[in-house]
Amino acid sequence: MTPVSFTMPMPPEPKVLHTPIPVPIFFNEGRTFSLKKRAPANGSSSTANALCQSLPPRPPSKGCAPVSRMFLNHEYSWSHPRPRGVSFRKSAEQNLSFSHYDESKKESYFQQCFQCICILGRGSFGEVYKVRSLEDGQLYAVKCSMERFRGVGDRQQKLQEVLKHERLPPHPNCVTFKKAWEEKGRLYIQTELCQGSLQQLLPSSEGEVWDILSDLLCALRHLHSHNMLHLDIKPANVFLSTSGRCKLGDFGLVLDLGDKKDGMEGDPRYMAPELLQGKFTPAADVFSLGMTILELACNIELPKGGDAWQQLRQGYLPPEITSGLSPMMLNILQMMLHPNPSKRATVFQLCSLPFIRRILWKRNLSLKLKESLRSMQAAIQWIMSLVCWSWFSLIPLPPRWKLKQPETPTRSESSSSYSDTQQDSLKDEVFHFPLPQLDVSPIILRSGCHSPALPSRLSLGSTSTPQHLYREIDHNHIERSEDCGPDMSWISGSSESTSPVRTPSCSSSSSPMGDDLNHRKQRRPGFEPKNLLSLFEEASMEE
Ligand SMILES: Nc1ncnc2c1ncn2[C@@H]1O[C@H](COP(=O)(O)OP(=O)(O)OP(=O)(O)O)[C@@H](O)[C@H]1O
Ligand SMILES: [Mg+2]
Ligand SMILES: [Mg+2]
Repeated sequence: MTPVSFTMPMPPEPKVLHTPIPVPIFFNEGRTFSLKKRAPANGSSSTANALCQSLPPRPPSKGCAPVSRMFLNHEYSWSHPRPRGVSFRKSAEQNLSFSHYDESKKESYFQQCFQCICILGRGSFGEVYKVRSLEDGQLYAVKCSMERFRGVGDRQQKLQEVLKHERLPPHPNCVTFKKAWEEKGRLYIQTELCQGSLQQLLPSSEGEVWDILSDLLCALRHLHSHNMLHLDIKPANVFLSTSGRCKLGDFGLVLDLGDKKDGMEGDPRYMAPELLQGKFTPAADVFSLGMTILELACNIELPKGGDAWQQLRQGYLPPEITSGLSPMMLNILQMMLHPNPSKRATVFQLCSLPFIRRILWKRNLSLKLKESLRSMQAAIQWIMSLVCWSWFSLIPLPPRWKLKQPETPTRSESSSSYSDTQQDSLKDEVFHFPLPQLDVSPIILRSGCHSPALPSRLSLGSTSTPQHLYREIDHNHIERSEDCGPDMSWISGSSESTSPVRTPSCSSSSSPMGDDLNHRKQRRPGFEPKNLLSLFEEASMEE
């Protein structure tokens, strides 16, 4: 029987406009490499001989041992147990407050001065936690480096992120830096808290993509006008404010063009082609922004390599993925993804296009409106609570109307300040585990507000992340259910939470922390809240 041969159907040849980018040439397979250890020849003497011949000459003997060997237990300045502020602006100690830190305790500065609420995300540098500062009571994000500094160079490199944050003047479209410190060889960076990243959200219309593009163009214009390159623009590094403003974050790879240092390439999916040749220019950021917008507008997974990667870097945008885009969006994408960096539109050119100027103006106006509405809401809330408080405390109630206080209040009841109560529970409940946790199993973060994989101890007290919010897959993977899914109202502004800080998909009431704090306020044992109206009624009935 003759074997049946059939040909595989081949996909049509992709349209390639330019010559392909050279790919690394591999050695011929036939090429041989000499082995370090040669195969033993006949007889032991010849083996020894062969070994002798193959060994490299002994290094010249040194007069004395290197300093590092003489002081084996030497300590680097940064491995000192006391936390130290990291700043390139002023003296390192100045920007670190020690009001909540007790050196005699074994807990770290992070553990003592912050109430850890949940994990927000994890990157190559470290883990990011949602925290409340005990110093000012505000919510922040703290990024803790995963590994201890491996040496002087490694430390210098990690500290660059702080330097770039400090060098760049604040901008509404860049994540605001608060402070940084190091302790026991780890770097901690405290920034403003955002509502997750664009990686967790899918724009539902092209209008939303234009909003994202205009925010990021503003951020990039700010960076480039200060001679800085971001070099890691991607959805995971674009964060959202409570009012839906996009903010560029993660300054780990930021390159200051004035520094004359070499840049580092970021994620290959968003990387400009010329970075392969070491050409680090602002055009690389424009390309990465173009890729980010392409991913969001077309809802595609960008390739990490291969033919599709090459095609996208040759100016070829496959019509099957871009067919749904408006001609204007396609045009802008082609300008941003031009394979030649010198022909690629700069951020300044893009911002001066009449159409872009119009959307920038509209976006600016709508954000200003939204943000002023939010601050008005917050101010009204604050005034209302002040009025309520003064009404309760100023109007003297007859003695029998007064709420019965327990005779010997317990410790938790007697402490009225927020920070005191939080600190107690924090010490007992939250920071039992060493931070950062390196062996936490992989997590699926959908909204960036909770990490189901983190032990429930992370949430204060017994109210850990509500179990009903998550659908358990296995021991290591727990997925959030739909009721806490991504919320795109941040763009349209349809539903704005009245709480000062909210998570994108979980209203403050559904957040485990929100629940926890509410319970804390409402269920103080022996101090049951009473309805004022019912008190009046009770009193009038007695009379
Ligand atoms: N300020 C913030 N507010 C809310 N979430 C944040 C904040 N900063 C970081 N995150 C979350 O943590 C994740 C990791 O943060 P970040 O990108 O800064 O870390 P990284 O280790 O430098 O990451 P990469 O691997 O991209 O270098 C983000 O993708 C985001 O989900
Ligand atoms: Mg990142
Ligand atoms: Mg980073």
